[in-house]
Amino acid sequence: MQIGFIGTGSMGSILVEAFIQSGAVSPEHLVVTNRTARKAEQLAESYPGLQTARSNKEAASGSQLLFLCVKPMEFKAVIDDIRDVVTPDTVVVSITSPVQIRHLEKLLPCKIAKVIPSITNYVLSGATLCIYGERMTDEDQARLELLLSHISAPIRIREEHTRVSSDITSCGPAFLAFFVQKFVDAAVAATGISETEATQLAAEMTLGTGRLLTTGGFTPASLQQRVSVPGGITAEGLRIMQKELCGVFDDLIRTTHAKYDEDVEKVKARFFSP
Ligand SMILES: NC(=O)C1=CN([C@@H]2O[C@H](COP(=O)(O)OP(=O)(O)OC[C@H]3O[C@@H](n4cnc5c(N)ncnc54)[C@H](O)[C@@H]3O)[C@@H](O)[C@H]2O)C=CC1
Ligand SMILES: O=C(O)[C@@H]1CCC=N1
Repeated sequence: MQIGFIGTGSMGSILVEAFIQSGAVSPEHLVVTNRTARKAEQLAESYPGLQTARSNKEAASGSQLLFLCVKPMEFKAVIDDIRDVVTPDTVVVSITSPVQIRHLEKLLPCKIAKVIPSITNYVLSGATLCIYGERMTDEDQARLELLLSHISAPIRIREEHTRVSSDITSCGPAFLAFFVQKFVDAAVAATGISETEATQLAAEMTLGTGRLLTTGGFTPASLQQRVSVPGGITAEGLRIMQKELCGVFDDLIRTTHAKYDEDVEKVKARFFSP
């Protein structure tokens, strides 16, 4: 099967590399293209056998599975390029949350899926959020999820939960990294521990906490309870976080959703305005 990628910026190239590194796909089965051709050529230089296409149309024709890894406002141009070469059997995957499946189904005569990846897929972990259009058969869905399972835990979600789910899985690594950075900065400022040492400690802690919450049988609540020795130090720290962070996540979700709603409208206008 030929798998095409249109857009090899940050996320497109992460997905290409993750599929190859995981052994899910051999470079010979991949064809990539990018508006700035150099970005696609660099991937081909790193992975002998990987093909580059000179246009979006060329990448799309002959690809049974086609990932569109461009930003929301860049979708219209790509769709116009590929509309005439995709077939009813082609599976087109959008990795962009504000582009609605029903709109893609109107604009393209093929099967449509939305898969929201995460930078965590680069290290073959984290989730990929899967949402399917009406033309995707059970077999299409199973085949796509089998591929994604090499680089992630594919998780099916409802399209109306795209934003909030993606806040957690795709934006979440940046939010968690912010938390780690602030923790490290404070540790360095208060005690003189080196930034490198504190970052290493925090990174190991983050990895271990992720394991406890995935395979370790803990929930966020039970983990806090288990670490907090009655009358001990953790409880004092948690008390500060309760006080200082109250409302932060409500604000965060409100803000990401407002930006998302704006993007959905802009994309829709670009798709359907004369
Ligand atoms: N970066 C992340 O962690 C995640 C990103 N996403 C989504 O992925 C999408 C892409 O994001 P990034 O890769 O970060 O952006 P990016 O800007 O790094 O990559 C987009 C690429 O598309 C290329 N491009 C633009 N118009 C094109 C066209 N007409 N034909 C061919 N190539 C074209 C650009 O040259 C660029 O290399 C966004 O919608 C984003 O929301 C989703 C999940 C996670
Ligand atoms: O910042 C963004 O818009 C994208 C969406 C998910 C992660 N990054």
